[in-house]
Amino acid sequence: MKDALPAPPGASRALLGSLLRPHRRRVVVTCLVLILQRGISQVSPLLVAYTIDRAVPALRENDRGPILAVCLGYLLVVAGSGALQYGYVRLSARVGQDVIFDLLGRVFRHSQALSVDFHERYTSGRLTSRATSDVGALRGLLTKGLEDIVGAVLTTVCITGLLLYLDWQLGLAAVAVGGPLYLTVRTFRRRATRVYRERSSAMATVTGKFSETFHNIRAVQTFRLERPNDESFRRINRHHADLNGDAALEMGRYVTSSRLIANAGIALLVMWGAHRVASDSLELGVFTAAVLYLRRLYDDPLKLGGVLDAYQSAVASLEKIAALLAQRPSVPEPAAPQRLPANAPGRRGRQVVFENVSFTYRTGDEVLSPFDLTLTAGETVAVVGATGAGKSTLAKLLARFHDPSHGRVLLDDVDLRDLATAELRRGVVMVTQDAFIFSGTIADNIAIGRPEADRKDIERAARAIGAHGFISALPDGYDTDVRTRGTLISAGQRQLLALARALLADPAVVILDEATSSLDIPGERLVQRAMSTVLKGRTALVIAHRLSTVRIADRVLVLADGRVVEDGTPDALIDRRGKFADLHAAWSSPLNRSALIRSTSPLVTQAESFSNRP
Ligand SMILES: Nc1ncnc2c1ncn2[C@@H]1O[C@H](COP(=O)(O)OP(=O)(O)OP(=O)(O)O)[C@@H](O)[C@H]1O
Repeated sequence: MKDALPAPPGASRALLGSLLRPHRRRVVVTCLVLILQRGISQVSPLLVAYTIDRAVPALRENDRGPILAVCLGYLLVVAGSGALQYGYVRLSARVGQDVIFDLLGRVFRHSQALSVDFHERYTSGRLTSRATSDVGALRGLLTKGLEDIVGAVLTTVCITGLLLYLDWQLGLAAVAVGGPLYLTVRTFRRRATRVYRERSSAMATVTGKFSETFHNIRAVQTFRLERPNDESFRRINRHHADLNGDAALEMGRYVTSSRLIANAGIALLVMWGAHRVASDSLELGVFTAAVLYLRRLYDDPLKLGGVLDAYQSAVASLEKIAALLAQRPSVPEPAAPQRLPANAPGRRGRQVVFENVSFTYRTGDEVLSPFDLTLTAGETVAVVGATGAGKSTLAKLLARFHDPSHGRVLLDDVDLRDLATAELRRGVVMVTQDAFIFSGTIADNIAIGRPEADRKDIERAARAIGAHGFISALPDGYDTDVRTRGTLISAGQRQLLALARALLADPAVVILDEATSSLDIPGERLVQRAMSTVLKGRTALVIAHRLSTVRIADRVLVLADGRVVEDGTPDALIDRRGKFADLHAAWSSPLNRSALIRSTSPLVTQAESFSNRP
């Protein structure tokens, strides 16, 4: 699976800049400490040269001064370089830590703010991969990689300068060997970028497969998907392993060729230097120091290859994170939000109008053809229709998870696009099939509906919904941590909690995507009663999957192929003998079912599943 998000040009550089900018002072200090540390640690070969060319001859003259100066100098170099190294590690760790903290926070906040439309395309596994392996690659670069890269550049500049100072001919020859070495590093970088980018995408696919499988482990085991899953994971894993192999091969080629160039260069320079020492045109000490410097000079670019591994991974990761952060919500916050008019006393619901609305998903055909629809304040409207008819899409437009492709959705005459998200979410609450339970206590889970609610409000909502009984029976009542009991809360109880949450939120409009999973009869009755409590007086759009739900609706809409084909009270629609009448007949009489199953009505599948419910 390719990471398809496009990144605007320069996005990763801009992201890195924005991450480092708040810490620029500390970044500058850290760089200065690194420069000093690298500078000081280059002094020791000079001390060796001084020892050979000055201190040893002085000792022969019984002059101990120069050798004592060398010892003192050496101690100072060791102590200074050690202290600076410690300072650098501390400083860079702090900056790295703060940058990663900032980046992770941004990824989380940004992803949360992106519209449902984005999350329907971009799986949670891919998001997890951004937050774990990609942020991890960046952490690796910030903690160790930058030191090696910046250090290598500093060392190269510093040593080349010193070699030119000690003996300009040797210095120039050293630079000449650096040319082919530089070309090797460049070639490696270019090829490695491609391999590392592919490897990073392959890793994201591995993470995605893990997340998808274990998120849906019940379905995997129910449908015995273990074997096909093993098979597809083996392919994904193989691809990732192959790319790892390619990356190692690139690295191997690089290390071999660069070492060959460096060592051949050193050998030539040593031979030439030795001839010059023999002919007295180069001092022995200077020659020794030059050889020591040459080793260091070529060692760092060689190490750089290893660091480039981390660097390439980090660049590929940064690109992906930048592309994610460059995504904009497809349902943007209005620039000048409008307020909803104050509700008349005693009126709980609000009028909803779909005005010439049509809708097409980014990639597909028209899912909802142009239609007008008005839900009067306080009305409960049940939506039925065959699978894929567009019921959930209609609900998502009302919750403003998507904006219509054409037309407007109005809440008490205010276009949903003009409502601030906070006001929209206060006014319109969607209770989904999954009845999500978040980590925290039962009370926390209900309070999500209105975070400022106190315990009394929470209990009142739970009692009204009929959830108080089962909650009180839990070991810690409302303070029971659902994470520890998570799966022990039944499907019906989860739905009751979700309804209590919605009741506490007290919205004007409720959208209910009724769970399709069957409950036992007492469970279903409890949920039905709870639903009636939540819907009472509010404007409600209910995607109905049960006969009992349609019975409590004031009006029924029948959707077929993205069109409202029937609209009226349940009784009026039964009299009309259309699709709803067929559906109702199938619900009511098991004998009619077999006749209906033979018919071609797309609603029959749904009727079939309804009539099978307890
Ligand atoms: N995010 C999406 N991107 C592209 N197409 C989508 C998306 N969501 C739904 N669709 C398509 O839109 C059509 C209507 O889907 P929708 O979920 O609204 O139907 P539904 O009536 O709610 O079905 P069900 O009863 O099965 O939930 C379907 O053809 C579906 O494939």
